[in-house]
Amino acid sequence: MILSLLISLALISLGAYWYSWRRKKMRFFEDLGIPGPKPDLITGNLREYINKGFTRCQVEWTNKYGNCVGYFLGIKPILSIGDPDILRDIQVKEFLSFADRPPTIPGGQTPVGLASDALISLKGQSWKRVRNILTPTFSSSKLKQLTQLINDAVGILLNKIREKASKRQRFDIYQFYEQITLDIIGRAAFGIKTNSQTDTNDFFLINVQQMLKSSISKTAFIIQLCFPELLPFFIPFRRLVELIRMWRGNSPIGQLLEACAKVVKLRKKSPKEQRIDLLQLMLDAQMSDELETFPKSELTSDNDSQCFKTKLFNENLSDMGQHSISNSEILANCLLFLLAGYETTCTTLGFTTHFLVNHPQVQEKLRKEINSVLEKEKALDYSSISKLQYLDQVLSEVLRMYPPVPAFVNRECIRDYRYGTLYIPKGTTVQVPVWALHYNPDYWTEPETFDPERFSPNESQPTTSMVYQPFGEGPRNCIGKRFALLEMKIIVAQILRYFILKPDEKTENEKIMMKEKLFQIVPRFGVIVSAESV
Ligand code: HEM
Repeated sequence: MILSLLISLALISLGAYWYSWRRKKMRFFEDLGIPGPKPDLITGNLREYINKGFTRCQVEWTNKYGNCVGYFLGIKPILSIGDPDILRDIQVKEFLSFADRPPTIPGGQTPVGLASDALISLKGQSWKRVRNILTPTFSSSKLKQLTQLINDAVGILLNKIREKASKRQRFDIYQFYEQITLDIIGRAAFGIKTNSQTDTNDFFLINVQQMLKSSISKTAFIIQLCFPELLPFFIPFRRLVELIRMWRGNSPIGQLLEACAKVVKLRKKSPKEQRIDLLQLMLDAQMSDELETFPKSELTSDNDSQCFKTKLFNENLSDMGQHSISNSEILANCLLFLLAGYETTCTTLGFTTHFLVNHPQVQEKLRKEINSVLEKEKALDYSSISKLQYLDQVLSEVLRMYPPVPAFVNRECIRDYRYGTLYIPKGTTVQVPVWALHYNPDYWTEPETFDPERFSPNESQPTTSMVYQPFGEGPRNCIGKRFALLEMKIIVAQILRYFILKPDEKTENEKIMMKEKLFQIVPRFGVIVSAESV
């Protein structure tokens, strides 16, 4: 009797403690005077976030609460900032206070050591060192060398479309894009001659698909967000499962890493048999200290990064110490390039095609531009592609309307920060509401309308680049941006050079059905089209 009374008392006190601790956590934004939707004690605002979708929440919450909104994913507070001036401060000028990215999935993105070595999750000095080593691999001169690799893969894609055109068959071009982007990034990042486009049993294709499928489930994600207390149990469990799968030889990550490690070994053994791909560029960087000869001005890409460039490099280049990249960092970043560069690129190509079939006049104008450039240049290489101004406008507009990762531009505040009356304590996750920015009528005329002309050099652009962030902004922006744009431009230009793409009933409307995944978007039902030879 006494024992059960004692147990009940203990449980009640534990419950009361948990309740007051939880309430305190949920008052985080209230205490800071930051408005936002009312969180519930267990899920925060996660239910609305999932039910409505993060793109709708971004827009609705910004409209309702203003440019600074505090909301909770489970117990995790997220501060969404849509004010371009504050964003410039956070992402560029005061970058050193926001240099890190919070883990996308609580407890890390990928198990077994990868998370700690991949650029996306590296922090502080380690991030700077690896970013500085990897950045030159995406310089103009290096990208030029990758053009042939991309064009080789495009040849196969054109043959597949030609076959469909000759049989007058409708087809899901999104599937073709999935295969070609996988082939390109596989060859470019892993140095493996993949056959994803022609062989559905291709080793690479199967392992990548399995890896993407076996990434964390939505339920596990929700539980971890709502009850981070369980993370100490979750993380070792996830790692153990992955280790067992690796040991038994049925871990897709393990298989891919093993294949990549073999290529690294081979290339080191016979340096004369070098190929031109991202892996080789990383190996070269490992061999020679390229950093010292690389112009500092090229290390960050955007104009707004100017202040940062001077500050960061003056402050930190000297204390970086080690410039080299380790073998495990090379492997981790090969895998990361694959994950970061595959779905983003094929999604953008899918949405681009959707707009092209629904706007035949845009498609025709593009074709004319491509043909006129080809009359002078003969081939679609790095130099001719850079002359396709209208193609650049079309892709920019697609990326405005459908930025593939609109919930991924996040920063962790690593030292207390103030901007006017706004105070952000150390440890807070700050999110750029990319979707809300891209559809904000204060910055874009008729934001719901597809209009590539808004990116024409003659048009007045929004006064700041901070309101356009498909690739993020500042020094921690997307490192693969130029590679992705080059790849997508070559693919679109080559297709339109030879084919007229037409819509199917399913594709024939302005609004494409889109599916939201953890933090990215994809076309829900693919992109069904038919093709006619020009
Ligand atoms: C259309 C294609 C792509 C889009 C829309 C895209 C978008 C993004 C975005 C929004 C970020 C976060 C930026 C920020 O926080 O400011 C990012 C980061 C990153 N992306 Fe991309 N990406 C694309 C293609 C690629 C490709 C092809 C690669 C590699 C070959 C790549 C590699 C990376 C890496 C490594 C990071 C992390 C950078 C860091 O933390 O320093 N991405 N990307």
